[in-house]
Amino acid sequence: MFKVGVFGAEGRMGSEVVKAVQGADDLEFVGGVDDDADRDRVLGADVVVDFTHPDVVMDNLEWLIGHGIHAVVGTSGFDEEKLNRVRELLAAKPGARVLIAPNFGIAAVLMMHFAQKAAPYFESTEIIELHHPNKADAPSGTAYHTAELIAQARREAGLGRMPDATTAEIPGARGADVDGVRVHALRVQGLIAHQEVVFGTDGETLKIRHDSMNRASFMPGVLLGVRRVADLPAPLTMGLEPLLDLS
Ligand SMILES: NC(=O)C1=CN([C@@H]2O[C@H](COP(=O)(O)OP(=O)(O)OC[C@H]3O[C@@H](n4cnc5c(N)ncnc54)[C@H](OP(=O)(O)O)[C@@H]3O)[C@@H](O)[C@H]2O)C=CC1
Ligand SMILES: O=C(O)C1=N[C@H](C(=O)O)C[C@H](O)C1
Repeated sequence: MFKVGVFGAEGRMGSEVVKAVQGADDLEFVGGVDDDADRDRVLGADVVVDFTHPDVVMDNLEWLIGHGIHAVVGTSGFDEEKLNRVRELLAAKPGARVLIAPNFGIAAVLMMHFAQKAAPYFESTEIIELHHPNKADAPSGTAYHTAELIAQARREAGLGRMPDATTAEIPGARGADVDGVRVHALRVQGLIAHQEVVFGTDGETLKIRHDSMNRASFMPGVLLGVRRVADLPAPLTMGLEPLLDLS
């Protein structure tokens, strides 16, 4: 029986995680935290799931790693600098494991995987991410990660810059530049989490679209992470891909 705690337990995602853990026969819910003053509630947990805020997640991770508690992290906002800090913290605590996944939706992971595979075949690729207006950050962690995967695939294929003759624009009109890939962020009431990757070359386009219809859809991926994190070979694992049989 794995003992599981939740950081951000009363939030949109954290409350779903609490329900999912409580509903799983092989997991025991040990406590939820929504304020760093209450972290002791999860002492004794094997794994803590963090869905909090980009501004607090690093502090949470420092505390968890320091206490030797494995972490499954869905909170967004990880760039290379933050990941390097997590690596440093883990190096000082052998045996601790951290899994950070920009998106726990299995279909979203497939969308990113297919986008990476398609990228070398197209001159142009842009990303449109669409979310609810209460989201704290832009662009989404999923869009940021997808852009990095596409940029890497383009570099490996020897592709250069994408064609773009824009010389005059209202700032922001062409979206954010993430590693050479344009990312456009929409915040629209009624939406949950959606992303479209648009590819184009002469005479052909391809669109890969993913839609999260509810937050329960993330739970199979979260529970997979909770069950597997302790046995992961590396101290830090990025993305759910290594836990799935993708090639
Ligand atoms: N990887 C994935 O698949 C997904 C990732 N996300 C990401 O998860 C994060 C949370 O999203 P969402 O659930 O919508 O956000 P919410 O704002 O609904 O929830 C965040 C929760 O964290 C709490 N919190 C704030 N500070 C701390 C702290 N120091 N320690 C513990 N809890 C704290 C908040 O409490 P209070 O309100 O009192 O401040 C709140 O209950 C975002 O970064 C989002 O992008 C979202 C969906 C899927
Ligand atoms: O805040 C959200 O809602 C989501 N955040 C994650 C992200 O930033 O990519 C995952 C999903 O898009 C939902």
